[in-house]
Amino acid sequence: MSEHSPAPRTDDPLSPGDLHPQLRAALDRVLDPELRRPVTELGMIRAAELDAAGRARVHVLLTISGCPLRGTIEHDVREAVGAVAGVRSVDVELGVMTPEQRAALKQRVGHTRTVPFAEPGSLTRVHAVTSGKGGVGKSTVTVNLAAALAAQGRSVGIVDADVHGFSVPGLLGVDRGPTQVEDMILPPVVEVPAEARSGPRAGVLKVISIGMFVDPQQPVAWRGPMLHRAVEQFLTDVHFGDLDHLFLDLPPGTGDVAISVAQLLPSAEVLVVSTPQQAAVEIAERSGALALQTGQSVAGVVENMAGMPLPDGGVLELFGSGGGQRIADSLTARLGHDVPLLGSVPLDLALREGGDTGRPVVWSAPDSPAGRALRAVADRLGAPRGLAGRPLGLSPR
Ligand SMILES: Nc1ncnc2c1ncn2[C@@H]1O[C@H](COP(=O)(O)OP(=O)(O)OP(=O)(O)O)[C@@H](O)[C@H]1O
Repeated sequence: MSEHSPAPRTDDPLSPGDLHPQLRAALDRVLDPELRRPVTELGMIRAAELDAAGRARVHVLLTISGCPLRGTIEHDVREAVGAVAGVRSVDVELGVMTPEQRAALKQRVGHTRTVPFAEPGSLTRVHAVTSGKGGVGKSTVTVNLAAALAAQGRSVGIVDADVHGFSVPGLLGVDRGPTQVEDMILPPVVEVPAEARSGPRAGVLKVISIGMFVDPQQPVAWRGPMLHRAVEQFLTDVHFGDLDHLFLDLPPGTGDVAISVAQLLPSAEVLVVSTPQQAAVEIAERSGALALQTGQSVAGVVENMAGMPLPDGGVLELFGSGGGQRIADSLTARLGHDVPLLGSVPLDLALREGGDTGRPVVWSAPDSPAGRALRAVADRLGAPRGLAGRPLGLSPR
């Protein structure tokens, strides 16, 4: 039996029933693992009661039946309620939202079928990562820059739009797909390990990949319009919530996806990744210069697979040296704005191993030569876009 009077019911389909005040306070601290908002705010708690014998009963509504994170949600609810003074046992009952409740949830989290990052008031910095050639480490660099920013406490999203060579989930050890709530797609969240955090706030890293929607055994043989539709759907249907940074891992070269991204996200800042090798440099310049036609700005160049420090103090320059600076100088001249070399990431076994084991090197070996170089590049990407200098839409009295 409940010790308190029932909360008044409203027409809001997410409005909860009986919530015991102390249990509610504890449940306010339980976040939905994907939406990262309190389960109470999302209407996922229908009842929370405590009887005189200390038996707590919590009724949780999952967004969909077969929710892959039901175990995590149940565990977190049980732990939070179990810690409330006077609670001796916790009984968690799981149910599923009605379509009406799901629609209300979508509205509450502000999911609209538009590209939120293209709106003039968006505070998210969007980085479109491109390279001329394949295999130069574009995906590895993207994942590590995103991971380094998440370790600093930022909210970061990655869209793996490398349709023909998607590799981001593997680089982050993500083996789970997204959750679909009506037409809203919730991307998997990668937890930043506690030992990798460099600030008091735990950052968030959300990732969506074309590889989560296609059969990995089959090649993706899509033509331009289908590719455009896929990128558009990623940007409209996937609900990332508020992000400080969004990274787009583009396919190498100047193909359809790069052009679609430029149309859908004209404010995206392009990052060019290249090895120092002359052949790679020339092609990378071309993919950076695409910005001339699309009107995007190029935020900088990241040189990867640069000279590897050797135990005897020497440096092995497998792919030559100086290529990154040459691309930066050439793009500065062609685009008419400063395109800096943001950093030079050496060839490093730790970086390759981190990719193979699904642990970004900036988390697993932050002080390795590549870890240090990538963290320095992430620092140079700058702060999230603030409100400073933006019109607030207020009219003078
Ligand atoms: N600095 C580095 N040192 C050692 N290995 C690296 C380095 N950078 C990338 N690699 C390795 O090189 C390989 C290619 O990297 P990655 O998949 O990131 O390239 P890519 O440019 O995204 O390729 P594609 O465009 O074809 O998908 C991976 O095995 C990766 O672990």
